[in-house]
Amino acid sequence: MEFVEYPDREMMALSLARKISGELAQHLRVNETATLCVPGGTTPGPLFDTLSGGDLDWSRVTVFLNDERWVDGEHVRSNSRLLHRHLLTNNAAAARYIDLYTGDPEPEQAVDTLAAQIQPLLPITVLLLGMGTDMHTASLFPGAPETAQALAPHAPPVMAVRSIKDEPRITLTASALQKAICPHLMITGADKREALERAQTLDARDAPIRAFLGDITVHWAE
Ligand SMILES: O=C1O[C@H](COP(=O)(O)O)[C@@H](O)[C@H](O)[C@H]1O
Repeated sequence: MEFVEYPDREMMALSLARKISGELAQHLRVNETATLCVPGGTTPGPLFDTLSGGDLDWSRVTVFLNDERWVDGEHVRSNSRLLHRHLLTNNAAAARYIDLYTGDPEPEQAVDTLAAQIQPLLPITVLLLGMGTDMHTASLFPGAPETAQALAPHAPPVMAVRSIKDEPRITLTASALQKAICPHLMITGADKREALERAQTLDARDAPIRAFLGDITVHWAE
């Protein structure tokens, strides 16, 4: 794990956007297409604003989320809503987007369709993960029964999650996320830095981010 500390959040967003854009462009120099898998939540908005102006052939990039809350795309908690407003605009509007929210009444009904779309796109070219202060990443939550299944080496690439207190979710599993070519984790604040340190002392079922802390670059700003 490489840990990069930035003077402030703005510098982190600018620098990480440049890094991700460069990695995608480099991949497109020798491959026809590339994939970019990103988190939702509250942290990555400023990064997405910068990344969306990245000078690369976005028409050859497929974008999808690490995970999604099972709510309509206009709902304030929709991760897709964040992407449409901050990433899939400007130059990046040309990207192909796979929406993890299919509109099915329950996420379980969408698992097979989404797995069939995601599986051929693996390994992910550039993976950006987020993390909550509870050490969850994607929708892999500490102690949730689905987390143990989602961390298993032969888990399907996509799983439904409903044992948490808010709305049901859909998430990519460790088998899909761990093989990414260029993996990054972006976190902000002292509380998340402490949580990341704590995660390194715990089992991945209790600190799911731990499953991804091998070959990854962690980007942090206060
Ligand atoms: O619920 C989620 O939370 C995490 C972390 O979000 P943040 O608001 O603390 O940045 C996010 O990575 C994940 O995609 C999202 O569904």
